Amino acid sequence: MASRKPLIAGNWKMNLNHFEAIALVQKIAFALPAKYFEKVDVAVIPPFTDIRSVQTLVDGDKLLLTYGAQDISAHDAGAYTGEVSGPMLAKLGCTFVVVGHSERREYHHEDDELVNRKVRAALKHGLTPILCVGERIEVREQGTHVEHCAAQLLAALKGLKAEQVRQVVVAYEPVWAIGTGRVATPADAQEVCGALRAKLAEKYGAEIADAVRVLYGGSVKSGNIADLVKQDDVDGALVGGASLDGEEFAKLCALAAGGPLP
Ligand SMILES: O=C[C@H](O)COP(=O)(O)O
Repeated sequence: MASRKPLIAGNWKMNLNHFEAIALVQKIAFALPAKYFEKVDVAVIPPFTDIRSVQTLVDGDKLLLTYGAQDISAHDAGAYTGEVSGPMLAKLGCTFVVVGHSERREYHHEDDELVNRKVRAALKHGLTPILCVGERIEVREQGTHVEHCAAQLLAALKGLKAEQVRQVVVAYEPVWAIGTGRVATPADAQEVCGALRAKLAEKYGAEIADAVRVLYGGSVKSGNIADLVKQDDVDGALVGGASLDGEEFAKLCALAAGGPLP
């Protein structure tokens, strides 16, 4: 098995203005000494309006954490009011962009075809997509969650070459676990993350599947991260609520790095 470095990405969702963003990034950076970054990659994913401030801070203070955006336009430029393009995000120094988050699928009606176009837009501009897949509670109750997530994964990657797939980060986020405090068990997370990796192996080859990081997301906290990352196919987490508290997030990152706590 490839040694995949865990990634902890904090998705702030629609929270924190740019002043608050600076304060939170400083808090995280202060709490996490350089040695932790050897064992875990840490990213913050603030709202668009905060990214320039985060960029200035990260570049100015040579911080080891990276950052990204919560969405990307499928288009490069033009009359698309309200959209933010890949070239703009690349110019802001973003490493990551979240694509296909269930909140975008649900509240903005993003379908698999649009998610696929956004994944391509991200890769075209050198951004790493954090591609989210996950089932709603009804699907889990029917017992078809693995097939559902695998279908979302393949649809989002449609038309990509294996070498492009290597650059994607996949995040399994069961919708019923997001912001609910109802975390999937480590075994639940492993079941789907493992199945997604197997699907990648079937379609793009074992070597690519082995290299791709598969994260879990949904009510991840410092209290449950250690057991989640112990699973063979869980390579970190996409964290919502717990990423808004600097101390808690730093603790969570340290635990994903194998501890000890800062
Ligand atoms: O992107 C993050 C996920 O939606 C998880 O959010 P949560 O940690 O608040 O449940």
